[in-house]
Amino acid sequence: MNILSESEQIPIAMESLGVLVTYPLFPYLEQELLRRGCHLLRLYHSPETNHLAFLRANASSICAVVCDTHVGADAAMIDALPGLEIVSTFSVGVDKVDLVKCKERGVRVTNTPDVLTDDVADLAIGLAIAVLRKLPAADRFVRKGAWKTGGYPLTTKFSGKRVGILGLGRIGLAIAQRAEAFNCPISYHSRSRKPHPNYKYYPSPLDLASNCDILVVSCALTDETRLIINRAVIDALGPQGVLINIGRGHHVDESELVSALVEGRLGGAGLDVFENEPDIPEELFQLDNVVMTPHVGSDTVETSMAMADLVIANLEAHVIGRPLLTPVV
Ligand SMILES: O=CC(=O)O
Repeated sequence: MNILSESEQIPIAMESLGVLVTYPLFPYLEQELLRRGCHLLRLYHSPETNHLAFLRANASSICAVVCDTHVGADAAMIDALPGLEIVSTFSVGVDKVDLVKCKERGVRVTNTPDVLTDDVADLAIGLAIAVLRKLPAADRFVRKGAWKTGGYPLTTKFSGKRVGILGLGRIGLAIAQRAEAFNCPISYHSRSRKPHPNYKYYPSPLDLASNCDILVVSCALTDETRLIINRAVIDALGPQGVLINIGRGHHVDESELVSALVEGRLGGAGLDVFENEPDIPEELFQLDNVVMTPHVGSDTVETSMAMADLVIANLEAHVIGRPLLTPVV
């Protein structure tokens, strides 16, 4: 759905709105904000050590923050902006926004759920198949001409594998529905039991990992879910098990993950997210049973446009005093 195309009218209220942009924007989003006359203040033009000085110098003109998964809105930023009314993140995850501080200050927060669900779920399934069928390694095999000297070793079947989903929210459910089409029995662990009788609920991540072949992390990053994938969970998944992470790097104890993969205590991993992006533990580069993507779960043109439309629609709703479309706070 293109929310903006429903109305070609540009609300006067957006004119001269001071918007702090924390990280270079998807060009369409930048164009649309400028087309509405927003005054963009680009934090990334000032060196990180000067961020607070930049914020203080521009505080009087900043009413809104548009941020993303790279640079969010932390307590220091919010404190430095007394005129801040709304933070609109170009992401579904809100772990980089200090929600407690926003609530305290009465600052509204919006994110971009739903529009990216399909892409993230597609990537989770893609990673699982890529790991089990060793697609990147097979591609390298063909490109380097190795096929001429012999066939590629057998790989592992995806269809029918037991898929465990950590976090059966919108994205987790979309992953479950896709995996069902591959005849995979589905189980899950979530904060609460969900009304899906075909999916088996386990009361802990450890129980879930002990009873699946592929464990997919698709929960939000919160204090409760940070490091939810620890050594015990990894060992429960075991040498035939595969971990897929399309959540956040901080869900996983990364050094435990790396040693389990290097030592063969875990069968494989498909990782879109990492602890210190874009720095990746180099040990992973040598492993053909690991497939990595650079945090691109929702990065398609179509979905980025829909996310941009949602960011703008939320800002517009705020300035004209209408209900926010996707409020978090
Ligand atoms: O990681 C991506 C998002 O939170 O949208």
